[in-house]
Amino acid sequence: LLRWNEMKYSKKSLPPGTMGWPIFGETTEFLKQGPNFMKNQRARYGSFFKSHILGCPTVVSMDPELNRYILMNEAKGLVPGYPQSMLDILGKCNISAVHGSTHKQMRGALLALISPTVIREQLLPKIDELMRAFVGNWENKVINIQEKTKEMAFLSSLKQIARAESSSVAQEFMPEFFKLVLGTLSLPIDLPGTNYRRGFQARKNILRILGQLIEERRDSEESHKDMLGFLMRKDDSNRYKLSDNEIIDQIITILYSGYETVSTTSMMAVKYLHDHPRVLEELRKEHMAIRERKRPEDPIEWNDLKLMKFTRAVIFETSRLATIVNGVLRKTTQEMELNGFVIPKDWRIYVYTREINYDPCLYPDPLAFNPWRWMDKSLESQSYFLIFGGGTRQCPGKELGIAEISTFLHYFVTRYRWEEVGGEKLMKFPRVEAPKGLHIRVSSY
Ligand code: HEM
Repeated sequence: LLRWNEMKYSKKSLPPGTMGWPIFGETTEFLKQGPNFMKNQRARYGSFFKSHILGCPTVVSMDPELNRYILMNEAKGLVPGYPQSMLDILGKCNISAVHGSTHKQMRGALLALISPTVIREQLLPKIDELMRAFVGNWENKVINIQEKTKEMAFLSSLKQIARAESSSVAQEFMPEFFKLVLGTLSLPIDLPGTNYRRGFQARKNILRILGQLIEERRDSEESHKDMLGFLMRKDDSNRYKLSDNEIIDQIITILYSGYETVSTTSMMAVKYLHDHPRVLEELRKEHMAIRERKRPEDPIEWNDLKLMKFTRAVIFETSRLATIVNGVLRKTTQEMELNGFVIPKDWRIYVYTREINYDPCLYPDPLAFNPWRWMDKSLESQSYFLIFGGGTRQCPGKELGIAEISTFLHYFVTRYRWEEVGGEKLMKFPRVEAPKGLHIRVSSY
């Protein structure tokens, strides 16, 4: 079977590599060996090789130059290629499911909601209010920081989306949202009891909750200064007039994209700060200096964020070393030539960026947690910095995500000290997670 399968994909014009078993391909090896699978294949076949993973024939690109090219050239037929389960559950109007002019429209509408001015004037006050209350009473408790940062990321987005109703709908919304996330990461098997089926059901419940919210707002005619309020505006202040379905998928996109990224980075920052007291000391100094100039009830403002230079460096170093995002997926909409090979239509391209994070030429002593390396701003703008993606799909929520994590860290480090309990295991691949949670004992600072 193995040989037959290799024969099937043995065309000379395809990149070198192995395809594994029919249907299953090399998914098991990929998930089991993780980054080592990629490194071994690269050692044998070079930085551009074929494989069959996650249900599709795939070309893995580990070449930094080529990765940039792929991300910059969506218009040539290299569109997002996320798994079907993700697209089914996140909706047809989800930003990753649309291309061309529809993508432009959805992205434009999103950028208008999270521009620097909007962050400064509208989102930051909500983020501050949420974070301040969220880390309010952790003193003398053992908490699971993984669970907490997940709740925090979700509640922060929800407050920005619908401030007035966020506390009343959160109870019902949060468990549905968590089911939706699990569904997007599962195999698309629509049987009772599968995560996919539950995720799909959760989507239906979320559509109902959001649909009701929109109806109620429309009936009350009250104006709201939050994301939903802005999306529903019909006057000239809103260039992008979306339908109700598009509004709902846009909201799910915002919740989903800022969820695991923000929560896992926050959790890992807490972990690295715990393990590196000198970094924690420097970070705390930065935040104490900001706090000292304020009264206790004063919120974090835009100018304060600008002063959090070391915090920004800690966030980048955390994303790099933990590799929150291993890479991004694309697919070919037509047969095309890439790097001297011919890639058939509908193949996946895995733009695998993980290894760049450990390149000693870019990051000397790459396995050390050293935020100071980011104090030289040019590192953030170097062309292989792909932690937030690149090209036409570059993360529009970068500054928003950084603002959320920074505000969380502000209240956390100025109020508390903490120690880990249990020495729990952390998995780094395929996702960064602590299978049994990450427990810390918190006491006041
Ligand atoms: C530390 C936090 C974050 C990281 C590391 C991150 C990372 C990324 C990456 C790598 C991509 C590229 C995906 C691709 O090319 O297929 C992306 C896209 C995206 N991100 Fe983020 N992200 C973060 C926070 C956020 C937040 C808070 C939002 C909230 C709005 C957000 C919204 C999006 C959206 C909507 C896209 C898709 C853009 C498009 O397709 O045009 N992200 N992000």
